[in-house]
Amino acid sequence: MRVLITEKIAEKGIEVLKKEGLDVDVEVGIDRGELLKVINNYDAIIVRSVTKINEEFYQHATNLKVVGRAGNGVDNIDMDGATNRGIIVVNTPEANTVSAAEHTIGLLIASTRNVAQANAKIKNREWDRSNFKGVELQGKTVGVVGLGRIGGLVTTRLQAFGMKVIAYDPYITDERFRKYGVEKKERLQDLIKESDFITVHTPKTEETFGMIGEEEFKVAKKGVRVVNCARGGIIEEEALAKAVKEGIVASAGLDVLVNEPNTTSLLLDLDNVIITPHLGADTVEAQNNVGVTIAQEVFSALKGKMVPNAVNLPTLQYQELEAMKYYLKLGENLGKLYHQLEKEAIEKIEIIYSGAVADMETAVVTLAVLKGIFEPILKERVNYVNARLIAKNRGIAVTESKKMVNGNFMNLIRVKISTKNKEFTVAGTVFAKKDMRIVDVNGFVFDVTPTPYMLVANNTDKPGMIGKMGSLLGENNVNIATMQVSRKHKDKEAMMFLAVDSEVNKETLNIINKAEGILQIKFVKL
Ligand SMILES: NC(=O)C1=CN([C@@H]2O[C@H](COP(=O)(O)OP(=O)(O)OC[C@H]3O[C@@H](n4cnc5c(N)ncnc54)[C@H](O)[C@@H]3O)[C@@H](O)[C@H]2O)C=CC1
Ligand SMILES: O=C(O)C(=O)COP(=O)(O)O
Repeated sequence: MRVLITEKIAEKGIEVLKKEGLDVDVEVGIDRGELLKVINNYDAIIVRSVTKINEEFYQHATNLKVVGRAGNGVDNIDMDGATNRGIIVVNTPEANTVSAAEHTIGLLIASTRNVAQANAKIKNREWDRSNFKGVELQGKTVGVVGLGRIGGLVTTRLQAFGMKVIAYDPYITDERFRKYGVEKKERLQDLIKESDFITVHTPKTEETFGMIGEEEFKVAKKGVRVVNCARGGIIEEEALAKAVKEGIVASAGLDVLVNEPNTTSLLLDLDNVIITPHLGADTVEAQNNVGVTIAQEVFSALKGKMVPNAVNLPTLQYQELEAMKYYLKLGENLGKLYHQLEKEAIEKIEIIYSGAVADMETAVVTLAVLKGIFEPILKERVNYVNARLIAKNRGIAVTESKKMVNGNFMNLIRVKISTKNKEFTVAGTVFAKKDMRIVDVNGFVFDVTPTPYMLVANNTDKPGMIGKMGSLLGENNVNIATMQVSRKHKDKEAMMFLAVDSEVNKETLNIINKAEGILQIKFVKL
């Protein structure tokens, strides 16, 4: 599989990809036209904040499976475009947050104490001690907009300077404000009115773009100092320039601009504004973290594994994912059974989680079940990203429900598939954290370990059937590894699950299908 890297990432990350056997091309700063020309040769691309992954790009990227964002913000990536095509977008949201937080503090202090301006003077051989009076941080109020990962790190660092921190973030719980010892502001305007310093740490969204603008500067304290180390335009640039000129904003420290790269911004002409060219994540540690993490994630995603930082999937922590690994596998196996045993078009899929699994992020297991259901019958790529969309496009209703207790099992996943004429149900459990079992198929009770090659047969419950099956398979050179038989009522229908060592060909299946007492036999790949 081939990976294209279009922006600088740590050498260590590239090594990880190569070690995993991937073909890696590094084309830092590749021309856009050239990128569009070659991208159909690649299975994955790794970018930072510069490469625009948009509709035009996707139209050329016909073989792309993964977009790796070596960093945090994903505003340069069209997420719907990726999801619609089943392309997984992964990023490294934790890997550079400390660096971004530290750069924020750097900008805040540097702009408040005129570090950059005074340095420029002295480099110009001028010893000027009269034009650079700053203010102290201690005892001042700082307003943090967005109390997420970086907002939180900035908060604790500014508290160490003796600042009072107030924050505005309508999307987090009161508990998080309490945890950080931060006063919650219900309205942005209230934060603006009370702050001596304002620092923004939200993603760039429709709501946050321009969220601090002319109206906000009207109510701000005269002499407020602002920092933006998040995304250009969260503090509106023209309004900021005006507020600086009017003396409302005493200083600004910016790491980001609306248009990047940028050497013409009107903010560059203002002495009280210091700007760094998007350096928040540029530390040795952050880049090593980011590079290695993105390489591992892109590799996992290419292998079709669930990745914790997949942006267009439910979010999971590594520990959570580890704990759920076998439920995901089981869910996929349960799903895979349907179309290999049945033909009828599905109208409804109901997934019922009971016991311990019900406490987990079951939305992801549901995706695994759907992936399992569609994979055997679709030519198009089916993965965690597009499985739900595929169900929707096929007009299939998918519901998920939870029961806290479940009779005989510590945990159980039951999948009910309804068609026009019938219902197919299959259930499975995971015990000892990693032993998967299929325990029920259409009311036939089993204790079957899913294995790659299985035969599933229905037969009349009468003497000699197990022997007959064994002989027929033996005669056709199929070795049985394990076998289980289940029946609901004596002398009626029975069901067999056989784990076999290899694929079973059509001829053999035909011979067995015709045998007296065999109602049907299907080969199933799990
Ligand atoms: N300058 C640089 O090099 C870097 C910049 N960043 C940027 O920093 C920003 C923050 O990153 P993280 O803290 O990791 O993100 P995060 O997702 O952990 O936190 C963002 C917070 O903003 C809040 N938020 C969203 N909309 C809001 C609104 N309308 N009003 C108030 N709060 C709102 C969210 O509830 C969340 O708590 C992102 O824009 C990211 O791209 C991140 C790394 C490096
Ligand atoms: O991670 C982020 O969100 C950043 O802004 C860092 O961007 P970069 O990878 O340095 O282009």
